[in-house]
Amino acid sequence: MTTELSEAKAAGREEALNEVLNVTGLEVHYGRGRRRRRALHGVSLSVAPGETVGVIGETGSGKSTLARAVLGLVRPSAGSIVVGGEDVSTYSDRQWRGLRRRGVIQYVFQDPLRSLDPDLTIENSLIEPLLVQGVPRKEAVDRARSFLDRVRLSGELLDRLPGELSGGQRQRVTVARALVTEPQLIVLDEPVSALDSANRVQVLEILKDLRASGVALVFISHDLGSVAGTVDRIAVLYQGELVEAGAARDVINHPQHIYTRLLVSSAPTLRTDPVDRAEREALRALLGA
Ligand SMILES: Nc1ncnc2c1ncn2[C@@H]1O[C@H](COP(=O)(O)OP(=O)(O)OP(=O)(O)O)[C@@H](O)[C@H]1O
Repeated sequence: MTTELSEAKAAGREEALNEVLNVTGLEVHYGRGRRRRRALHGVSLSVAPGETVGVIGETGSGKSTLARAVLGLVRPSAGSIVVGGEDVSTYSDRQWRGLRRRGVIQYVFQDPLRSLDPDLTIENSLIEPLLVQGVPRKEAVDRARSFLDRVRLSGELLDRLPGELSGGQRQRVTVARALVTEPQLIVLDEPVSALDSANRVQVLEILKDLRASGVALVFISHDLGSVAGTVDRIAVLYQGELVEAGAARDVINHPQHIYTRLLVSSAPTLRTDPVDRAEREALRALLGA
């Protein structure tokens, strides 16, 4: 390798280590032998500290696979993943558990009942990740209260079980739980899709507030409209490949890929001009969809 090339590689690596998340050339396959199917191909994505990135794509485009790979829940077949400056590409299950325990990266899934233990009170759910880290109980409870406040919930809910909260309250608890360890990055996979519109607006407002707190967010959604006002950058996944990425304003106002143009034209709240059905049909025809 020439000195120049190795210097360039070293500089790229240095940059990757300063990012909260750096995914390069990610490939993920499911199944074996004849059943082996590719879910992600050559996906590269980086997230800077405090940045909010929306990953948009239709059903089956590979959004959850990307989230699972970044959280160590599915193993890539090629490519690299750097989380909080650590190259985790070849981490064992044990190393991943250690990383998660340290709370560097947290997650919020679509269904809060999947993330919260139904038998633990909200207080115990919120303090559990802190107790694991050795934080004294009294301090953990104080922190739990303050994070509940951050998601605009009353401390009175601490004694309740998840089943005794509304869906919107439960999702806000999972956001508070993701925040208590003060992670560098939170991956949110369709965090508002299961909520009614009033709760959706509230959770989106809370996510917007988080931008000011310095935590980086990867906000995964099939709905460009709900992500658009909340993120700095947008990345578009189509059939397992990242087809477009850029500043949210640029992607919405000047979409380059046909699929992105279709997404924008299908989100009437983002359009300043009247939505043209014929245009959408022409774009679908171009995509072969
Ligand atoms: N455990 C699995 N085994 C085999 N194939 C899978 C598995 N999980 C996902 N897939 C396939 O991988 C592809 C990407 O799926 P993925 O769940 O990442 O998509 P998605 O964009 O999150 O979709 P949705 O919005 O419906 O959740 C799909 O073709 C899906 O059928």
